[in-house]
Amino acid sequence: MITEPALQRREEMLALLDAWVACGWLRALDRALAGFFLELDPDASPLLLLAAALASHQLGQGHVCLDLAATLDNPDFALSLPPEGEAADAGWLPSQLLAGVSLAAWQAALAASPLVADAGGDTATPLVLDGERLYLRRYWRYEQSVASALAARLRREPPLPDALAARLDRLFPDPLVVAGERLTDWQKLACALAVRGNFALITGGPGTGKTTTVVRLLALLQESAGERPLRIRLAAPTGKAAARLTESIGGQVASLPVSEAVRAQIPSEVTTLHRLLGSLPASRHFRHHAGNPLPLDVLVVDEASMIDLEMMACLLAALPPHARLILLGDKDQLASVEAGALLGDLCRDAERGRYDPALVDWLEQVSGESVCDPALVPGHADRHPLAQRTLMLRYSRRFGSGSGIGRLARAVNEQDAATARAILAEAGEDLHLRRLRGEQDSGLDSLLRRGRGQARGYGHYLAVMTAARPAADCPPEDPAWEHWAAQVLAAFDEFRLLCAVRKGPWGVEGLNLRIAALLHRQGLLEGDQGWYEGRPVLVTRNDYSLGLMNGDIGIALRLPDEPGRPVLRVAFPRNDGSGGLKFILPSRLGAVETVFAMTVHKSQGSEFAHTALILPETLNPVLTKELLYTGITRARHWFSLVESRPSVFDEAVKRRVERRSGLLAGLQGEA
Ligand SMILES: Nc1ncnc2c1ncn2[C@@H]1O[C@H](COP(=O)(O)OP(=O)(O)OP(=O)(O)O)[C@@H](O)[C@H]1O
Repeated sequence: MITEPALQRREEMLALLDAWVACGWLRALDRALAGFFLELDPDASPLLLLAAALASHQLGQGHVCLDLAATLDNPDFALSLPPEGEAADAGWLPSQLLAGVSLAAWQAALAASPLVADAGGDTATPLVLDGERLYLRRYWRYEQSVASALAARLRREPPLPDALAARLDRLFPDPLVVAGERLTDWQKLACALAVRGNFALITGGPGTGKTTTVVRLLALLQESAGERPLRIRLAAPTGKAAARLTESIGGQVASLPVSEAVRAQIPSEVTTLHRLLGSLPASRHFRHHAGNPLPLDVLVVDEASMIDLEMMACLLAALPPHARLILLGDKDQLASVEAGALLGDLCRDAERGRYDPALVDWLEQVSGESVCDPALVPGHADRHPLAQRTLMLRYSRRFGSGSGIGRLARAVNEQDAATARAILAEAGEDLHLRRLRGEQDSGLDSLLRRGRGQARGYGHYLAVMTAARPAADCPPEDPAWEHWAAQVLAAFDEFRLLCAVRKGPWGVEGLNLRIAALLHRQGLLEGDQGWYEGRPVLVTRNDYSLGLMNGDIGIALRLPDEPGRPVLRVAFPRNDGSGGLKFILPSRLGAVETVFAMTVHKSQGSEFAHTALILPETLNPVLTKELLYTGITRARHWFSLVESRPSVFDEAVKRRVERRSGLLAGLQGEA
């Protein structure tokens, strides 16, 4: 029985939504949408207004739809409300509000509105109710188009290269032997699996050889291409990720055991997806689309966990049907900040394989490897078509069995809080646990400035800035200035503090103020307000006129201008594979924020020699094992966990992101 006034009267519901906006639980945009829908349908049920606002709010949380059943099961968690542990008084929490509402009642209230159609119904309604999932129509359309484009791609089987087994043996000459034990070489299997179709998904944790595998796969494809070389393009969702891949691919191509002619036809330049598709200023549309497809035969996209649903829909639409698409990524990382946890959805079966026995036979025959792992379960090509094109790499060369970071990441990923805690307690060279005694604990300041042992803190890049600065009379056009700026940027990437949240003393905003003030107080920075030399900034919105992308990081440095006077400019990597920099006047930068500390979300696609992750005092919905795993695996050599209250880490390990989408239901046989 519904007794809550907000569920009985529309005005009360809008007032409640207003209260949620006032305390930051909903975006004004979500509330405005409910108001707009009430104008369109003055008889709309309060439950529809609530669902519309929450569906919009879910987009902001990365979910493409509102899952009604999951929301009713655990409303506050499902909706990430209240955010970041804020317990402001906003009247009713969703859990209180929805306590007496059944799934059937909610579905009936939605279905009764002319604003809602079911999946096969009226194509003009702004909302789509697909079973238990409510979508804003645009996102439903994206999901449908991704599902049907992938299904079509999964059905295509290009001809196999001749002498495949011999080619594979040449590219993978050495059996994988670790500590005297012969292990399955999943890289070789991935290569074999990927040549079979026009779509392949290769997932694996850090250092499992995704790049190595794809470079050998490209060599194999190019070698067997015949007269006309394949047009291959490489892309990544962000400039930073593209720059990283450019770096690692270059070296790998050089050492390929193939002819010089084949090597020359494998690109090492990696572009961003936006640049590949051709962004159009102030528009969601791209220059390349179904009517103007991309001129390529093979597309590799790295860091695929960062691709959101809308981008994937655009990408698939612009890809010519004959082209091969190969996605690489780590399925266990946090999904894109935008709506759509695509890679996680698509890799649902990656761990278990679900390979058809006929595929297993073929793979074993062609590769000489045995497809075996305790996690594997058999599958069926018709029921699990996506699984037949998905492969998980299972052996990390970066984080071997002795690596504390690797063991911690694995325990977190397996949601084994007790083991994770034991690994942290052992600590060791690469792992460090720092428990804070209150907000002002000076141990934190010391970690942030000096780091620990060989692991750097922020003092390092500032020391490089001072020590490596060219002489004051060095002419402005001298390359020494750019070289210096590149050194400072590289030194800055030696250390990063990652936060789970934005607000509060352990959030990005508070910590950035604290760190700037600390470094200023200690004489390492000339200021801590506005623009000052050494200020690191993060671009928060794409700026095509400046060639800057959301996520780019620069540092303000004093450089000489034409008459030789020092002027503050912000040095950014060009992120175009050239290794060059660009220098921009601070006054031209609109959407930037200081970035000593950054959120784990924003750190995706980056790695730092020393990474410190600081957790807040209270648990909140963003704290999940995916967030911890992503934070830990940003560390190349050293990882420090900073705890303000111990139980938060353990609780977060036990929670996982619940992905809300119907993508798999849309892929034939994958429901
Ligand atoms: N089959 C192999 N033989 C020898 N070395 C390898 C092999 N596979 C990977 N490596 C080495 O292991 C390291 C990690 O490999 P790679 O960069 O391909 O992994 P990745 O999964 O792409 O890593 P990341 O997650 O950092 O992007 C590299 O130094 C690479 O040279």
